[in-house]
Amino acid sequence: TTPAVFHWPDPAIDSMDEILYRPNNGVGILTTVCNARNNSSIAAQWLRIAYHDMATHDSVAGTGGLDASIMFELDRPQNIGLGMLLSLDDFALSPNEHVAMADIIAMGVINALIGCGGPIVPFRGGRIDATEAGPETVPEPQQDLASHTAAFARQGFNATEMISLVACGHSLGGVRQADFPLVVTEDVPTGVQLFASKIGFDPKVVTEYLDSTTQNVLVVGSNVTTRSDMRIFFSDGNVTMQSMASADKFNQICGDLIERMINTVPSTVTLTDPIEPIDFKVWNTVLYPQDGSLTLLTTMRIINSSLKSTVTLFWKERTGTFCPAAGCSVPSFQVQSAQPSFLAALKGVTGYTMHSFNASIDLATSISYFWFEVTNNDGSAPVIINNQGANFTIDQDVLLFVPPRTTFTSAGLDMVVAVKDLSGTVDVTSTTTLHGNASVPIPSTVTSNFELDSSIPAADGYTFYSASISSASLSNTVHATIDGTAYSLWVPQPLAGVA
Ligand code: HEM
Repeated sequence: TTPAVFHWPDPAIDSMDEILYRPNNGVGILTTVCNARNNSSIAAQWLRIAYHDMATHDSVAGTGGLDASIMFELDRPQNIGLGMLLSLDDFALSPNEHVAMADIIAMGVINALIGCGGPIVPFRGGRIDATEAGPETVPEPQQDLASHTAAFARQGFNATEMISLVACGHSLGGVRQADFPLVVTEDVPTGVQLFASKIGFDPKVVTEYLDSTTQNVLVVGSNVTTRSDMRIFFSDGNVTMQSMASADKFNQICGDLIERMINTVPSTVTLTDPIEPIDFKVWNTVLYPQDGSLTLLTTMRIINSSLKSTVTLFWKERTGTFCPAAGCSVPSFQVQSAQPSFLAALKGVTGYTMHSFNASIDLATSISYFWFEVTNNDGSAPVIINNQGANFTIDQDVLLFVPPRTTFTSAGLDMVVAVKDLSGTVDVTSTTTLHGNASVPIPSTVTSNFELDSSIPAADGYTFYSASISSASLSNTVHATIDGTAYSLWVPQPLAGVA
């Protein structure tokens, strides 16, 4: 399959690339070494929450699936476990208006697998979060084989796939005695009876089952009623378990099934093509009036390029003539390198070079679009980066976000936008996505009203409006109706106060 194409501006793909492939971005960092937590692992907790979230899927009705409905289902006995709330807390800062919590749960699974040495599962985005709980359809260990087979069939997995998917899931983590005292009946020093003797995403859960050395309490626990793994693994006379005993087969079967698991979504959801690291990414772009001109800040991020390459920014006027025929241009003022995320590194990204620009644009003629020219300084011809031929188009210069006038406050952010003075009526609001907290881990949306900011005198043909935005903000879209025309502006959180 061909990867999704990034046509700037595309806040969804832009954000997904950030979360997956930039360093230190929440979901990526925590699992890179298969970290232990609560005597199990973060990876195990992230894989389990994803399965439980997906398990509401009804493949006939086309409802449920990976839709973050788990946020509303945590009080059910089937979802008992410390790892559930901790995982949602791990994920809290990563979603935004364009990337659902369900997408973050899917990314969590991908990072859990690679962190523990498992296969690389591709990520597709576009999941939509449920607004209420789904049905109570997570399988429980005391249920019989027929119920489990029916439950997996409903979720879209046949009897063979059920065996494999359970084995894949139970490669990580174990059963907590405090939460499942009827399953873990013997005292375990750590409080968790692990499914396999070795930490890591590998076929130990299978091989130890086959050679009868397994300590998996859902196979050999003294409570026969809750030996659900035993019943499932043995349901075809071990044919499927034997087929998964090698590391290669285990990774291949589990990679495929877990990919299907995270891509199990309501039939109303269409997932994107796989999101791969964006080759030439326009990053943190902002245009605002300042000291008699317009300032354009932007960065071109290039994968695996040498710091010796030079990048030039070009642009064209919006009205009238100011620039030479070839366009106005400015060289980058700064070139920095940045590390890839662990996942990006596994995909062959050795590093990013970030070429940053600060262009001063004539106020009267303004800007309609920009593009870049990359020269490798090795005799090869320069390469034009122009958004696949469409150019990087600035769709309007009437409503602009002004980072240097935006300040952090104790409450969050005093966000300032500039409105081109058309001497008509102006109405500015913003839709802000807020993160949840440790006890209510559910993102929410609030609307804020911007007021004319009398502390900032009108200048350069613009008047300034401000609003106080909560520190729990994940992202904002500013909406304005100016003289009857609607404008909107996506302001990703990292941009606040950059300049
Ligand atoms: C019949 C189906 C299943 C049953 C009855 C079952 C049951 C259980 C139980 C009782 C636990 C202990 C939870 C805890 O103490 O926190 C557990 C843990 C776990 N399950 Fe399953 N499970 C099933 C299928 C799956 C599937 C399909 C996956 C994923 C593909 C999965 C992934 C996990 C993981 C990763 C853990 C470890 C969690 C941790 O250590 O924090 N399970 N399962």
